Amino acid sequence: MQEYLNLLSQVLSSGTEKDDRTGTGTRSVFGAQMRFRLYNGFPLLTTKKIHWKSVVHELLWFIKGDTNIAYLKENGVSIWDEWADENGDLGPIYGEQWRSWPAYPLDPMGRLSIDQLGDAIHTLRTNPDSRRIIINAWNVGSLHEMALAPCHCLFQFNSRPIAHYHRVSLGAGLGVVMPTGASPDEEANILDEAGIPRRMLDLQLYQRSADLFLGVPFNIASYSLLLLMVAQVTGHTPGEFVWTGGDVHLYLNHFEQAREQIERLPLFLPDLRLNPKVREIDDFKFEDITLIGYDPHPAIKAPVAV
Ligand SMILES: Nc1nc(=O)c2c([nH]1)NC[C@@H]1CN(c3ccc(C(=O)N[C@@H](CCC(=O)O)C(=O)O)cc3)CN21
Ligand SMILES: O=c1ccn([C@H]2C[C@H](O)[C@@H](COP(=O)(O)O)O2)c(=O)[nH]1
Repeated sequence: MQEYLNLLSQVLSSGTEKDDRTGTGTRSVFGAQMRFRLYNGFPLLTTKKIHWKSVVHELLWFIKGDTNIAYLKENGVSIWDEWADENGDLGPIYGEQWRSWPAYPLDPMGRLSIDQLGDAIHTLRTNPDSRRIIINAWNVGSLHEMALAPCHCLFQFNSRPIAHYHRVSLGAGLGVVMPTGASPDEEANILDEAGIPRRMLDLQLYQRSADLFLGVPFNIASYSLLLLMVAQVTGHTPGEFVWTGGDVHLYLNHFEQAREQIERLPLFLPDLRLNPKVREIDDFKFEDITLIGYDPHPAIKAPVAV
């Protein structure tokens, strides 16, 4: 996670000060990228403690297509409270766009809405070389109904073959058959005769606006977890998560916290285990996701800009 600390330093030392919607003020750079190889450990920040339960429940909530904070509250997650209306609604944010993007007037297949995540998984199983495996939350016609315009607004999956010798070592090392929800025909495309994945899965996110101290550590963990989950249900080995940021900023009232963090030494990354029995993205439950060996530096408090 040294890359994250480098980006914190870069924004502090060479960012431009600018005003923002919240009235807090930021120092910001435009355009940045970080890459995380998921086979080197799960990229959950170790230089401050991240509230992991919030990351997992928020992602499961997106996957459910839910946009009301009731589920989050039942599970002790408060990160969306400030933006919800009196009924707990946030408007058609991430969950709704991922799972039921409205298809008007009528889609050629007769659908009223499009399950982008379901379609992405189907394409990864049936046509993994596709360069069109994109999930977009930036629904221009619906932005005005959303409590907050999507920050992590578009992501793309990339599936690539694994070199033969690499596959052999994976097979020797793991000796497992990747579970997938695919049909036997589809499975033959995905797994070799020994049941070893033929391919590796990458995910790149475009985040148009990035609260580097509070939001980004959550966003990295959340999309890395999503990549592992989709890899499992499509029979891929997890590859790289690529984070790309637009306006990457530190709020003026996060400088002290950022400096404190930069002085800390990164520790060993934790491991993440998914219950291998889960074969469909909708079947993951909180208990199926286990973080192992997370032993970070203490949390650092910071006010959230609303
Ligand atoms: N300014 C801003 N930054 C964000 O990161 C952000 C928004 N607004 N609005 C919508 C969502 C909500 N997200 C949030 C909101 C709050 C925290 C936060 O306060 N985190 C604390 C405590 C987390 C907890 O206890 O669950 C932290 O120390 O990480 C993190 C992400 C990410 N998003
Ligand atoms: O997942 C998220 C959600 C939000 N943010 C941050 C980025 C900005 O600081 C604010 C959004 O304000 P805008 O004026 O709409 O850009 O929330 C994040 O980093 N990650």
